[in-house]
Amino acid sequence: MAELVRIRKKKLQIPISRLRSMLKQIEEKEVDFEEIRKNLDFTASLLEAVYLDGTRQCLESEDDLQQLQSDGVPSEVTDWLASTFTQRIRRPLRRSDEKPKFRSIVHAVQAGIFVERMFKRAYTATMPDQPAAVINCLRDVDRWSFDVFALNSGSSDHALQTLFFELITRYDLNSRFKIRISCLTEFLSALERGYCKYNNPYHNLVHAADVTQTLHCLLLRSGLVHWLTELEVMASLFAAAIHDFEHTGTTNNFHIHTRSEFALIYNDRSVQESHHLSAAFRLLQDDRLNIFINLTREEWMEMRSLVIEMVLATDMSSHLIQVKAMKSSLQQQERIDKPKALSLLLHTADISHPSKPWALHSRWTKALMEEFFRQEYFEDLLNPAIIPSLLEAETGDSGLDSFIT
Ligand SMILES: Nc1nc2c(ncn2[C@@H]2O[C@@H]3COP(=O)(O)O[C@H]3[C@H]2O)c(=O)[nH]1
Ligand SMILES: [Zn+2]
Repeated sequence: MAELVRIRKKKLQIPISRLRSMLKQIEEKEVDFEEIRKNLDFTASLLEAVYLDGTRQCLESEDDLQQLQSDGVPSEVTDWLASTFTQRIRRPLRRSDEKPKFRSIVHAVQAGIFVERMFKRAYTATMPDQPAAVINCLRDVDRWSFDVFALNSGSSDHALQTLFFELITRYDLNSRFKIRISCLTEFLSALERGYCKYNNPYHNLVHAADVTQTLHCLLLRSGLVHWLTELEVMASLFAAAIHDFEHTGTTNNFHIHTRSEFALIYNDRSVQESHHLSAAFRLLQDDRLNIFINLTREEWMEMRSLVIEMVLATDMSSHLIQVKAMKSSLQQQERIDKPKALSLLLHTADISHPSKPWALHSRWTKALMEEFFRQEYFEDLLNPAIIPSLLEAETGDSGLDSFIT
């Protein structure tokens, strides 16, 4: 370890001394722009090499999740882990277009333009009648500690609409894709209605708003936003906003084992995720809700393909495959596949609450536990040994018919 630190220090000596010499030139007002350009280019390349080297060493030293020994772990837990985090390897959805190289440091230094544009539009100018509580919350929209629950209360249970509108206007995507405000508002209202369909304690519009804000935060704070086109930013925010649309509050396994309508439609494959996508894209079939109506055919195809890839990758059963693929890609210094990187980012945002401040994390955990307990109740109802006695005790139907179908 000490040897590694020594080698890394040595590698950094040259760029540090070049930076110092540039600083001296600037201080002494003897600026040779061409030399500074060359020095910056050289320094960025060296830092990038050290960064990639460091990333590779970190990854090599990490435990592989799949190597976890099951000693002492109850078999139900290992079974659950296996059924939740693994799946048969499927042929990945591939796009044959360019695979840009991951150069976040260089791009973060070079770009800057995007962020400037983002802040060009003041939020209050676009939506002057927002309550003070909302404006106050949105001040923290770039922070990891952003309080989405406070936004939801401040906006009278419209956290998703408020947040999506805010981000779209901040990134100026409404101008780029010529999205009419009335269309955006109609679409967002329909989206929120879909999230309220099953009254879920966890998979509701607040979760969708949370994941969208977290994804924005990851894109912005990592500098990845500079690596993306406007279409890719739009697709990412859209994918985050719709990623659990009309979630039934039950797991994919529940759908498969109860042979639900959705399981039949989607042949047991990523049942919920397929439905979220299908139902959200169905909204766009109505021109009044189609926020992408002004996209060219090519833009539409690219957007749709990216959103589909990202949302399907939120299926927890692809977790280990995704992590492994990204690790090996980083280790081999391959060019990173953009859709795969964005998919992993959305999946990261989707399971990010344990890394948030305690007050937020504990609220999410309680909500998720309540949802899991509800599912357990439905499972009991479906147990043939229990159903007759329940039917005797209750006069009406079990309520499951309307839930599952
Ligand atoms: N065990 C556990 N599962 C979680 C936690 N947070 C989220 N999840 C699950 O991870 C899933 C990610 O995708 P979804 O949002 O559809 O549903 C989420 C939950 O089922 C957590 O803190 N613990
Ligand atoms: Zn989710």
